[in-house]
Amino acid sequence: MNPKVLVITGATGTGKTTVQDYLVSHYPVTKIITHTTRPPRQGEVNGQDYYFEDDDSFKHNHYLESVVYSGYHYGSSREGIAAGFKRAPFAAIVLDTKGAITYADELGDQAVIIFLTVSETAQLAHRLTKRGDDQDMMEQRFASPEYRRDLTMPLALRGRAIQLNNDHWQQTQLKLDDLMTSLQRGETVDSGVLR
Ligand SMILES: Nc1ncnc2c1ncn2[C@@H]1O[C@H](COP(=O)(O)OP(=O)(O)OP(=O)(O)O)[C@@H](O)[C@H]1O
Ligand SMILES: Nc1nc2c(ncn2[C@@H]2O[C@H](COP(=O)(O)O)[C@@H](O)[C@H]2O)c(=O)[nH]1
Repeated sequence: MNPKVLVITGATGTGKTTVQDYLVSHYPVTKIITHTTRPPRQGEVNGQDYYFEDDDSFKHNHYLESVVYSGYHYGSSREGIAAGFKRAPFAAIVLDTKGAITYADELGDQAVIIFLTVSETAQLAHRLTKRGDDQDMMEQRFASPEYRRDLTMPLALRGRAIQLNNDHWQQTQLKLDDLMTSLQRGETVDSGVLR
């Protein structure tokens, strides 16, 4: 079976990292760690959550893609992806929608794109506050064009991405279990809303 990259995308606070952690802890899925110039949040660890970089060190990696999101650089390195694939049949990466489009274009069927949504956008601010995000950083993020852009599935992902509503974590887990069962059987999973 060809290794697959599970690309988890969507707006801030929709639960991308939570989904990635679940997949990594319950299935043969390796986490692809990306690089960023954003300062670490409380509790984040270099080499586990991200490779934290400064503006200069960020330039010295070989990126499949890199973006600016709310004023900071983010990028997924070819080295990180190769490391992910060495250890498991699946790798999972968390990306903004611009990065997800690049992965869909570059990897084709090897990429399984999961676009997360919540029904009430007000929930996003509640979740980030509960996560302990810095208030100024949150305001900067919610004012960014990237935040607005990632609330809706981009045209370029329609017909290519699976849409997964994450209002209720227990339901989300069940849907992820169904998805992983299909993928582990080598079945093709259709794009559209995951029910
Ligand atoms: N279904 C859910 N219901 C309630 N809270 C949730 C749910 N899923 C995730 N959360 C919580 O919401 C917060 C944000 O989740 P997470 O960090 O996974 O989001 P994210 O999409 O990766 O965000 P960002 O893009 O800002 O990094 C976390 O505190 C997480 O525990
Ligand atoms: N295109 C890419 N997007 C990435 C990468 N690493 C993370 N991200 C996305 O950035 C925003 C902000 O992340 P946060 O951790 O500061 O909340 C979020 O949408 C991530 O999915 C990457 O390498 N490339």
